[in-house]
Amino acid sequence: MKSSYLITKEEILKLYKPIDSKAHKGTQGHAVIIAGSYGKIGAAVLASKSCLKTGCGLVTTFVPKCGYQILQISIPEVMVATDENVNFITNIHLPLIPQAVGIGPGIGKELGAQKALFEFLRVNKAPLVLDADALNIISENLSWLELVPEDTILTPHPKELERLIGKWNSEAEKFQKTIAFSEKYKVIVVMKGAPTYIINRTSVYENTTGNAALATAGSGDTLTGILTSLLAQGYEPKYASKFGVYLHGLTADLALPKTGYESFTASTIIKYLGKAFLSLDV
Ligand SMILES: NC(=O)C1=CN([C@@H]2O[C@H](COP(=O)(O)OP(=O)(O)OC[C@H]3O[C@@H](n4cnc5c(N)ncnc54)[C@H](O)[C@@H]3O)[C@@H](O)[C@H]2O)[C@@H](O)CC1
Ligand SMILES: Nc1ncnc2c1ncn2[C@@H]1O[C@H](COP(=O)(O)OP(=O)(O)O)[C@@H](O)[C@H]1O
Ligand SMILES: [Mg+2]
Repeated sequence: MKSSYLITKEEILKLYKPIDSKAHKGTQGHAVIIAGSYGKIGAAVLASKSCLKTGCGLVTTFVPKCGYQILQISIPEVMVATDENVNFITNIHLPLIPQAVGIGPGIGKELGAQKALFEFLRVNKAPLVLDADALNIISENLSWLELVPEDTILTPHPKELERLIGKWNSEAEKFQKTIAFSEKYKVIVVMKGAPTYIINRTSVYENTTGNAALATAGSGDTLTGILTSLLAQGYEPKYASKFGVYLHGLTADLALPKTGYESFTASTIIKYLGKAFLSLDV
């Protein structure tokens, strides 16, 4: 297997940009989260809340109509734009020009959602995170990746990765295929797992934070929010990907002594984001 670089606290401190005392919400980036469908609006809530709590100034979440009240009530700080369709997205129209977009958690694979994703990729120019069902849809339409901005961040778990690159027979082959994929489409692949690796063309980075408490529903949805927030704040994708996976894992390392593995949930990740930033002690 190819040797990897470790993503350590020392590395993260080199790229962390603490918030300026003159900052205001207009300088902290406006992120857009496109997520959710009937029964999976929770994915949109988790991604949006983690996005906001990673420091971006404004978050707008685009959901099908059924998500409107859920989002407005559960996160009053987040603005909400809705699709004309009730249960899943069909036509993404944003009332703003975002600094970054995270798309995919819980959107499903309905034909309407597929068309909406294609049209969105055709017009979008903002730095992008692709996760979950966006990846599942793209797996069946790989040429759509030619539409995405260079260095778009893809965050597949192992099953989603298999859908994207096909089956592998060994760990070495998995890395080889992912490197070839990253080079071909000029994207950054966050290979989620234990541990998570980041593949940026031929470079491989191994995260040093995180534990099995993260093996819980919605854990990846929060990572999408964290990464989108960092992109919106102006972190380059190569730095946002490292910082995001590091922070995400760190929440679990900090929380574990208090929660144990079993009671840790995706909401605990969000709860511990503040402590994760503070533990960087800059
Ligand atoms: N509260 C919510 O609304 C939630 C919505 N979710 C959304 O639900 C949709 C379906 O997501 P799923 O990921 O469950 O479905 P998938 O069908 O993509 O993945 C589940 C499959 O992947 C395998 N898998 C996952 N992680 C693995 C690992 N680390 N090693 C080996 N195999 C692994 C599982 O065993 C299972 O076979 C997504 O859009 C997702 O964002 C989920 O995030 C759960 C929470
Ligand atoms: N045993 C584990 N050790 C470390 N991290 C884990 C472990 N299990 C899961 N994770 C992390 O949790 C997240 C799960 O993401 P994902 O499968 O997309 O969840 P969901 O779709 O439910 O939100 C990934 O970031 C993954 O690296
Ligand atoms: Mg997921």
